[in-house]
Amino acid sequence: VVNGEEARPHSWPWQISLQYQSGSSWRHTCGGSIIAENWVMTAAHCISSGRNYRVHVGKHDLSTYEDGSMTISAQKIIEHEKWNSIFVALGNDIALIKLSQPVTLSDTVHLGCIPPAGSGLPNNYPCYITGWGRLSTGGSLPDRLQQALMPAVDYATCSRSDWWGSSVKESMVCAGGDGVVAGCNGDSGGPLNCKNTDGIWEVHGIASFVSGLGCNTVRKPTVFTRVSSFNDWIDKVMMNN
Ligand SMILES: CC(C)C[C@H](NC(=O)C(F)(F)F)C(=O)N[C@@H](C)C(=O)Nc1ccc(C(F)(F)F)cc1
Repeated sequence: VVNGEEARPHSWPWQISLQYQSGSSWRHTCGGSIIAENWVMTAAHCISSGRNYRVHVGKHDLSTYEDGSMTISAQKIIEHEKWNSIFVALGNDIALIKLSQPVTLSDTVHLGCIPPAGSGLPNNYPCYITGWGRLSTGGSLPDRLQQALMPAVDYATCSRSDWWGSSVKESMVCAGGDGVVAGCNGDSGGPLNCKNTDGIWEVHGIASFVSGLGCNTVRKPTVFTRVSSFNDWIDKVMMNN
């Protein structure tokens, strides 16, 4: 997250770190959200075939052991069948990871809420991006979870030619774009968190892409997979696997 701040520890208890085995150690590659005791939602572009993945839950500082955190291996990973890694602009950048064992819910490990199908966000609706992604374009990765207020940008604005144009679809959610705050590499797969009118936090987005010119490029908001476009797919996958 570029120009964010350190989150209060465990204040986003559905946020996970997706890690892959690199030699004898594990590396953070993406964020994700716990949506059921044995399911994590992330971005399809986070998944590379031939890699071994595990999920780290209940974490704040990735560099130390933290009581109550758990690492759980991925039992199976289902990418959206229409995801095409060559054309991220087509969307469907969503994957579900079935865990080899259920998480133990606690005050640092919670489920994130999926918004109602088709629910949209008005322009400028306040949301937060969270993640352990780069602190600047090409910059370093933080040890501790970052957050940033990133107002939603409606489709009418985000699809303007001087914004994302036709690269953004209605199955995506844009947020930010002020040239200051942004998601960045390593935040991929993580949540866009927005509090609904009942005061409940919902995961409205899955971090998908930012501008190749730089994470915090003005009029190039961070683009998220719009979770409320995939309620049926999510239900189907969890029922059938
Ligand atoms: C590998 C990417 C799919 C994911 C990577 N995503 C991220 O860094 C994150 F964290 F914002 F989600 C990214 O945006 N990287 C930059 C360097 C990128 O490739 N951006 C990008 C790719 C395609 C388009 C499009 F849609 F126009 F084709 C736009 C931007």
